[in-house]
Amino acid sequence: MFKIQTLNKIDPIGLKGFPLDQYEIASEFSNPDGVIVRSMKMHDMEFGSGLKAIARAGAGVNNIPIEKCTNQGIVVFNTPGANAHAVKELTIAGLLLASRDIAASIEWGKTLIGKGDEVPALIEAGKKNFAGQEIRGKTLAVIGLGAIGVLVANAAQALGMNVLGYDPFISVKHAWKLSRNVKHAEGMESLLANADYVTLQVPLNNDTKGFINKDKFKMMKDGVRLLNFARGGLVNNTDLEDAIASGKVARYVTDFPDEETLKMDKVISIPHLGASTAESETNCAIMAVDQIREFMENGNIVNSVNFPAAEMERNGGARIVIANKNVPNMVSQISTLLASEGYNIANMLNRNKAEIAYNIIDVDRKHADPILADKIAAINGVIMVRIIE
Ligand SMILES: NC(=O)C1=CN([C@@H]2O[C@H](COP(=O)(O)OP(=O)(O)OC[C@H]3O[C@@H](n4cnc5c(N)ncnc54)[C@H](O)[C@@H]3O)[C@@H](O)[C@H]2O)C=CC1
Ligand SMILES: O=C(O)C(=O)COP(=O)(O)O
Repeated sequence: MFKIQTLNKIDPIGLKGFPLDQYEIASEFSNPDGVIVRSMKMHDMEFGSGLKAIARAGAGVNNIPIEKCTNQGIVVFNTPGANAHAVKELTIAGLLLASRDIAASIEWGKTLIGKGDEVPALIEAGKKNFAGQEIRGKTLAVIGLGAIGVLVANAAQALGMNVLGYDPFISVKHAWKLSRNVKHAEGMESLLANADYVTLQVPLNNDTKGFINKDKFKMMKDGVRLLNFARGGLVNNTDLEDAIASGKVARYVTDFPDEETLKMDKVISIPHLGASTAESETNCAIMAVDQIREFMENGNIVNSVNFPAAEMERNGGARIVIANKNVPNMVSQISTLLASEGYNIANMLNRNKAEIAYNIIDVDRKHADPILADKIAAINGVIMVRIIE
C-alpha cells in the first residue's frame, strides 16, 4: 500500500485516480510515500525516510525545497500547463482592472446604499471620477513565454494590443504556439521602454527574485501598469512604492498581496485566485496523480523539475530504479554488482539532469531480493534505490 499525503485541498476528481486497493490517501501521515501539494510552504518540513515523490498540483515550485529533495532522492513533479488557461483569463481581467478603475468604482457604488431614489443620479454624477483607458492599441510586454505567457500574449494580441514578448529561454514547444504577431523584444531596455502594460509570467527562483526593481522601473514609461500573476517576490516592494509615489507606476495588479503592498495606493489585490477554477484544479490533480502513480508503480518519471525524464516499457520482470550522483563509473559499478549477484539485465535506461542521474533496470526475473537494494545503496554516490515488482 502506498501512503499519499495531501497537504492542500486536492481536487477529489483527481484523487479518484488512485486505486484504493493500492493507495491510502490522507492529510496526515507520519511517513508517507508520496505528497501532493499546492501552495503550502514545505521548506521547514522534515521528510520521512519513506518519502519518494512530491507532486505539485500546479506550476510554481518555489514552495518546495528542491535541492533538499534532490539530495534525499525525492522526485519533485509539477503539472506544466494544467492551470495555464485559468491564469491567462485572470491576467486578461487584470489588464482591464488596471485600465478601468473597476475595483474602486465598485467600492464607491456600495457607499451609496441608503440614498434611495437618488442613487441613479448619484451614479451618473460620480462616474466621471472613474474614467479609464482602453487596452486596444496599447503595448503589452509579456515577460516569460511559457505555458501561461504564450496564452496571455496571444489573447492580448487578439484583443487588439501590440504585444512584445521576452523570454531568453523560450522552449521550442512554446515558440511554436506563439502568435506570429507577437514581436520578439531584443532586450529588457527596449521591451520596457515601449510598454504601456507589463505582465510577469516567470517562475520565482534565485535568478528572478526582486527582478522588477528600481533599475527596471527606470526603463519603463511613466504611467505604466504592472501585472503580477506570477509571484510576489518578483517585485521589490520598496522600489514599487517609490515608483507608485513618483507616478511611474499607475497601477499594480497583483495576485500575491502582502502586508506592504496591501497598504500601497494604486495597488489592486487579488487573493491568489489565478488557478482557482474548477477546471484547473481538476486538471492539475489528475496530472499530479497520474505522474505519482507512474513513478510509484513503474519508476517512470514525467514532468519532474529535479530529475531527468525517464520512461521505459515494463518487460514483465522486476524493475530496479536507482538515482545516483552524476559522476563517472556509476553504471559500470551497478551492472558489475548485478552480474555478481546473478541478475541478468533485460533492458536498461540511464538519463541525467544536472547533478543527478537516474537508471531504470529491468532484470529477467520476476523477483529481486530486497538485499540487492541494500547492496546497490552501499555503492558510493547512490542516492536512492527501489525494487518494483
Ligand atoms: N497566479 C497563479 O495562481 C499562478 C501563478 N503561476 C506562476 O506563473 C509562473 C509561470 O507559469 P507557467 O507559464 O506555467 O510556467 P512555464 O515554466 O511554462 O513558463 C515560465 C517561462 O518563464 C521563462 N523564464 C524563466 N526565467 C526567465 C527570465 N529571467 N526572463 C524571462 N523569461 C524567463 C521560462 O523560459 C519559461 O518559458 C509559475 O512559475 C508560477 O510562479 C502559475 C500558475 C498559477
Ligand atoms: O500553479 C501555481 O504556480 C499557482 O500559483 C497555483 O497555486 P494554487 O494551486 O492555486 O495554490
